[in-house]
Amino acid sequence: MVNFIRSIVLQTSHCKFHIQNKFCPNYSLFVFQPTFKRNFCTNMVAFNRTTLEEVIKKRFFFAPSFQIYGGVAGLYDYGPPGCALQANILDLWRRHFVLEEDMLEMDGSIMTPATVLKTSGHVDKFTDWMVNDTKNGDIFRADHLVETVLETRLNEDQQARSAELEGTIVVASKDKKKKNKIKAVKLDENTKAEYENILAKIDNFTGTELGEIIDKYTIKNPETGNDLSKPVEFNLMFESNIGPTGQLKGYLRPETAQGQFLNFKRFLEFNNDKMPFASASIGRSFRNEISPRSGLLRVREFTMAEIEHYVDPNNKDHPRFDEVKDIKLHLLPQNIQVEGKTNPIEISIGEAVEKKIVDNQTLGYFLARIHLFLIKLGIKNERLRFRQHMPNEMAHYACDCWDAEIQSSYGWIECVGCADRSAYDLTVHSNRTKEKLVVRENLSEPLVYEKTVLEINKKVFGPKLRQNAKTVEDYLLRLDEEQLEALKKALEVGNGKTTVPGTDGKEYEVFSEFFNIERQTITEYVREYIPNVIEPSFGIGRILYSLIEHVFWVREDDEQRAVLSFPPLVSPFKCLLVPLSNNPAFSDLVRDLSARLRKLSIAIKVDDSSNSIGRRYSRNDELGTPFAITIDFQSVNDNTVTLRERDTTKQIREKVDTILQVLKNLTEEEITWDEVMTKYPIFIQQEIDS
Ligand SMILES: Nc1ncnc2c1ncn2[C@@H]1O[C@H](COP(=O)(O)OP(=O)(O)OP(=O)(O)O)[C@@H](O)[C@H]1O
Repeated sequence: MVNFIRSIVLQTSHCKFHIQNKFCPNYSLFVFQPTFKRNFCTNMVAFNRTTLEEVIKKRFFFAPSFQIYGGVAGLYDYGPPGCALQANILDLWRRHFVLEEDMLEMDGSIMTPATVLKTSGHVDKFTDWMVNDTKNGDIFRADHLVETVLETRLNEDQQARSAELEGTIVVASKDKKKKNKIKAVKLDENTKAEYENILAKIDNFTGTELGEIIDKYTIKNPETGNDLSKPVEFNLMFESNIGPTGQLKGYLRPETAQGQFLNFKRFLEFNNDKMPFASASIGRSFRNEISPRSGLLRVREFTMAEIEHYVDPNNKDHPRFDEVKDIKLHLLPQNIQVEGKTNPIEISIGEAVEKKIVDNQTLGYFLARIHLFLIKLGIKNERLRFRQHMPNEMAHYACDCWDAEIQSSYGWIECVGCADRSAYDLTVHSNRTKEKLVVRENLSEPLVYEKTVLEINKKVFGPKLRQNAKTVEDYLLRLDEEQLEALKKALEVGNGKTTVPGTDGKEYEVFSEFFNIERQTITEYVREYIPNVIEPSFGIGRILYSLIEHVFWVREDDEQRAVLSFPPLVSPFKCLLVPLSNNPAFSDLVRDLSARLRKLSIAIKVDDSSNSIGRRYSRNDELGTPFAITIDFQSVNDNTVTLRERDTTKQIREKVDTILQVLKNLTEEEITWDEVMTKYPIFIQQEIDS
């Protein structure tokens, strides 16, 4: 077998928005040998996104929504192969996670009352920084704009350097509107290093910092050259009203997670109070992105698949960690990023957890399981890495967070986030609603300890504070031990009198006879705790698009035919059924075979058009259909058919019963085509292509 090598120019980190073939210093020439079950003699032409986009459009994988009305940025419709592909990805996801791990699945409401998202922090903090052109009002997401402008300058610097020219030279692109030539300026070493440093940390800046960068490096609207406003925060949630009165404010959910947290009590009960366990949900989420772009990678409505794994904060070991500990992952931990490097280390997850690169076993377990899932889909291992969030990138409550990033022609893109969210979500919802979202564990040995406790003297407290009693009591009941000690001290200093705020924010006078604050010995027979949550969160559209790029290639032959080499499990259609021509002699066999294939749950496509066989095969190669059954005149006589494999274009010829059995095994990935080829003689070496 002649192995093929596909040379491809790919972007590394932070080159997300470059036009294909535009030179970029961060691009690296990436030569790799696809490991995906392809073992055939053919060559590929270099990747070209425009060719892929044509296939996506022509075969209607997905397309802009409402296009004949002009379309709306960030909204997409999926066509037949796109829908089938998404359904297969989700089916695999459910089998890989939900069924394999006995997760408790739910389907929650999309419309969410504002109070829920206020409590979760989304109303105040689910924002991006936005700047606008001070003259024409053009809007940009501030971090994306800084990124694009600095990368462009680095590109031009690289061009100037490679041309070995100093000072100003005229080499770069043309400003099409003004027909002016732009000067590519070689940057001084300090500025170059500063740009690279900013780009390495682009996800981590505050609005003020982005504003300072924009001022310091004189960043303007690239189209007009106009000044930009200071960055302002923009909330990404779509706001709505629930009901006809308009009084109940709501939002389209930006994630499925909150619905899962609110059902925690029910899940725990359903699970017979056993810990640890996970809930899971698949559904649409909505984010009003400032500038949607890069096709499916940044949209305003998308399918998420999220898992919330609830774990004891004192023991984050995972019972099945041993099963995954030897799996090697490409990790990009914080310390490597701090050095401005983008090359990941390859390390087993067992070692990564042992060395505390990854915080705990449960988080490590999920990183490994995410890796296995993505590889099973057809994502290339050499284009998959896990990047740890920098401390200022992580939510304040999270103790560790890793993104599964997949490399495509848009750069390294986060496709799955995996965070240890500690007890944050359950705590805030519990505080807000007074519903206890806790686990109770019977202790084999009672727990005895000293604690400062507050006991309210109801006989005095209520009558003295009257209508204010509730707000003061609510405040007092929230105090922790340290705050109770401070209150006790304040009463002592004030000779038995002090003031405290109520939950309404007003100050109230309280006296020592209202309550007792004292150290007590507590004996507990039940341990009560709020579980921590490890959350793997999958963006299905991003995974779907990245997968399409990873399996896309073009045969290096005269016709330069495109192929999508989806693994059989996820391919939209599994088998093409193609009669040699539309001769009526084939009709019965086509009908009979279609029925038998459907009965075997093999998704088929019948193509009895008058196009040549070669054309019909290549149409299905573009759809990623891995196999084709061809019916010819011999079939009518001896009940044999040929089975063609998409990537090798090789065929075998056997009796229908044998072919159906082989096909069933192939589509369920129980055998490989290589194995089939060793078992059955190859029928036709060359593609019939006339
Ligand atoms: N606008 C979007 N379009 C498509 N998928 C998205 C979008 N925003 C998030 N996702 C997907 O949802 C997953 C989980 O969402 P999460 O909140 O962690 O993303 P995020 O950190 O906000 O993403 P980004 O930083 O790229 O905006 C992401 O890993 C991604 O796959």
